[in-house]
Amino acid sequence: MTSSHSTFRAKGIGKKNTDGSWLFRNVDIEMSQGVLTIAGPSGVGKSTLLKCINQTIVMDEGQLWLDDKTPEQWGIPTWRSRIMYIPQRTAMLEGTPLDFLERVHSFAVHRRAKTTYADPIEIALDWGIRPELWHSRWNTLSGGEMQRISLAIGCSLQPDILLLDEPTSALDEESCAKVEKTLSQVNCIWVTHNPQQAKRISSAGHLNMRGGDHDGSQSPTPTPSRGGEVDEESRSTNTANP
Ligand SMILES: Nc1ncnc2c1ncn2[C@@H]1O[C@H](COP(=O)(O)OP(=O)(O)OP(=O)(O)O)[C@@H](O)[C@H]1O
Repeated sequence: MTSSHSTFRAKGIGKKNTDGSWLFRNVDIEMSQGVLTIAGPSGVGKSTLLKCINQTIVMDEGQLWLDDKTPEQWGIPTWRSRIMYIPQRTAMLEGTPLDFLERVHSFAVHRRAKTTYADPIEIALDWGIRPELWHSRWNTLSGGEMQRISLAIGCSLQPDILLLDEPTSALDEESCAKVEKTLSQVNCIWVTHNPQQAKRISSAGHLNMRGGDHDGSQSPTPTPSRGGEVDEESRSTNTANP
């Protein structure tokens, strides 16, 4: 797998709740290489932020760039193929993972963007996914199998940045370690609820979301305290509290 080094920037990203209050606001991110981790309480807007970055949800404030070009300048389908979102839970799909892969490869934007991809079956094999599982129907796969297959497809398409929403939440410790090892070579923004995982994988900074009017910008790699929480020093540099 190769990693490209395009620069992604987000400036002043904000999203409102339906009542007009701010879910989060003033989120700044800059990264070109490595793993940027995002943490924060449940419901603070981590998944929504990833969807805003991927342009599947319209944000209320802020601007995004990849190599100094906005999503509109890239064109939204190209943007989404370069900054690719892998959801927390795969929607129940028809058919098998191989059927899905065939469909993804047939999208014009993917055909144009890259002529060769990595082999997702090989990537997933390293994570304990037997090749025959690619022929199984999605609805017969376990949560952990679905999670690894979706991740392997995302990795194989070699986007500039992968947006990962708790990508190891359904995995046992051993599978999680294998996935972390592979993904440490990929440029990604990774939402995690696990402070120890954030500490292990964060190589391009950390964003601790608090929600509300002022959310903040990334800080250097988080330092979990003995209790496993992100420590106060790291917390205070991550965010400006409302
Ligand atoms: N398109 C949208 N517009 C406005 N608010 C939304 C939208 N989609 C989801 N929300 C709301 O945003 C809030 C945060 O949800 P989100 O899933 O982003 O949180 P999260 O921090 O990822 O939570 P968790 O850690 O539990 O996965 C929820 O109250 C949800 O209803």
